[in-house]
Amino acid sequence: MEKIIVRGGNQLNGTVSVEGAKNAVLPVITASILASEGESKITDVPVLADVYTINEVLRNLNADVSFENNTINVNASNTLKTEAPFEYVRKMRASVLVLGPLLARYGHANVAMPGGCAIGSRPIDLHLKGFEAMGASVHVGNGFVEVEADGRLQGAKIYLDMPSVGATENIMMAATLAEGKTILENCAKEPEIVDLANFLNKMGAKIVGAGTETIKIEGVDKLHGAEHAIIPDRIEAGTFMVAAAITGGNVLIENAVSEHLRSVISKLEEMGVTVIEEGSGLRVIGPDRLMSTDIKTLPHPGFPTDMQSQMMSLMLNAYGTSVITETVFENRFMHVEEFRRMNAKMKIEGRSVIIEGPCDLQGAEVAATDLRAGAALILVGLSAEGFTRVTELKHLDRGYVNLSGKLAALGADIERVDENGDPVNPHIPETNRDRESVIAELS
Ligand SMILES: CC(=O)N[C@H]1[C@@H](OP(=O)(O)OP(=O)(O)OC[C@H]2O[C@@H](n3ccc(=O)[nH]c3=O)[C@H](O)[C@@H]2O)O[C@H](CO)[C@@H](O)[C@@H]1O
Ligand SMILES: C=C(OP(=O)(O)O)C(=O)O
Repeated sequence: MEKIIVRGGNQLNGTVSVEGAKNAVLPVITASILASEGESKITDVPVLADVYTINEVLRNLNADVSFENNTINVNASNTLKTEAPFEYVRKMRASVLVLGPLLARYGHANVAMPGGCAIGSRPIDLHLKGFEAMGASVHVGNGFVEVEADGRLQGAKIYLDMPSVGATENIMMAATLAEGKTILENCAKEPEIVDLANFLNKMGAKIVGAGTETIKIEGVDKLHGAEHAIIPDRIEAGTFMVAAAITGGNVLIENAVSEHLRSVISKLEEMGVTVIEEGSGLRVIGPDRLMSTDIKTLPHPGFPTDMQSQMMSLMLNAYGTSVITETVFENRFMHVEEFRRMNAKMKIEGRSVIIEGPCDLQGAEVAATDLRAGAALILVGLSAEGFTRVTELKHLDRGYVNLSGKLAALGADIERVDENGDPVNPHIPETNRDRESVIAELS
């Protein structure tokens, strides 16, 4: 099993480039199977374990998928199967995003229930309620959810009880091929929703309002393949912003979109960090002394839950008491125990964590409990005394391309090694390194 070894103390300086967004590319790939004719070309695709997984899901459904040079081509004009087995959904919850496209195109989908994960229970009831409102019947049993429509889905007025990202995406995709108009209210406003709507519109869909509370979708008879470049990953950008800040460094983060990062920038500035728009990115300069602050995670444009653990790393280094309140997922504090192994002083009270900083952080052997926790532990390692060894990198590889290599290029003392202690190539996720597609990509 591989691990990342970090020795804290180095200041980060230089330029780093952000990849395409994981949370945008996954729904865009699933949307491509709505096209009954033509091929889709998706560019700026990050080389992540989750991307390989979703590609496998599509191939298993009988779509033709190739992945080379950060570009995915999908041809879904074959007749597709309508079942996605547990082995994929278990690896990655976003596999449930094939439900909407398959239901819309074939009137049927049968997908393994995703179940919970390390950050919470994560039900899909809102996705299913939306499909039901469009005339589908839903059957849950034997670990699968089966949705079926008698003929075409019908446009409907749907109010989401909470602005779920996945439910907004699944229902929006289903509505593109429904008969009539769908009005989706209280929907998620994340930049990734806008990216998906832009791709769907290029495929021939008629969607307006993505990025606002109400999305209107006029159903069309069919969709075709389209070309689309994925937006930059705001969470990867935010992670590098914290890396610069935590080391008192000066880093230009290319492709970071300030509009997508308002809440993160605002909190960093409160902590004394300087953030400057420069060219097509953001320059982040860490202060001599970080100040404490409070954060509450919320749906976009509120503070993103996917940046919560990384900000916690920064707060451990800040002077004063900081409070983080997690309102999106009920159990996203698994990393706290690992931070404590590094001498972090913090306590959990209900849905909040109280941090007394600055802590005298010390390197230790720690395990990533989810993907952002993996990044956060590396960030703490950058500011701790001595060596930190981070294991369970399968989580990290779901969402970060070569994080250790990129940090090393900025001056961090960090390397990724195999079980013998030999350095490994971190450009490709560990679980995908021996795949034929990867070998082709490297040759
Ligand atoms: C692949 C992807 O894009 N993942 C992101 C997506 O996950 P995901 O789409 O799963 O997140 P949601 O926005 O759906 O979940 C937010 C909250 O709503 C609840 N909920 C959701 C659906 C539902 O039917 N019923 C229900 O109760 C969830 O349990 C959670 O408490 O948005 C999350 C919130 O920004 C991010 O952390 C994830 O990185
Ligand atoms: C929670 C995350 O992703 P997912 O929804 O794919 O588990 C994340 O990206 O931090």
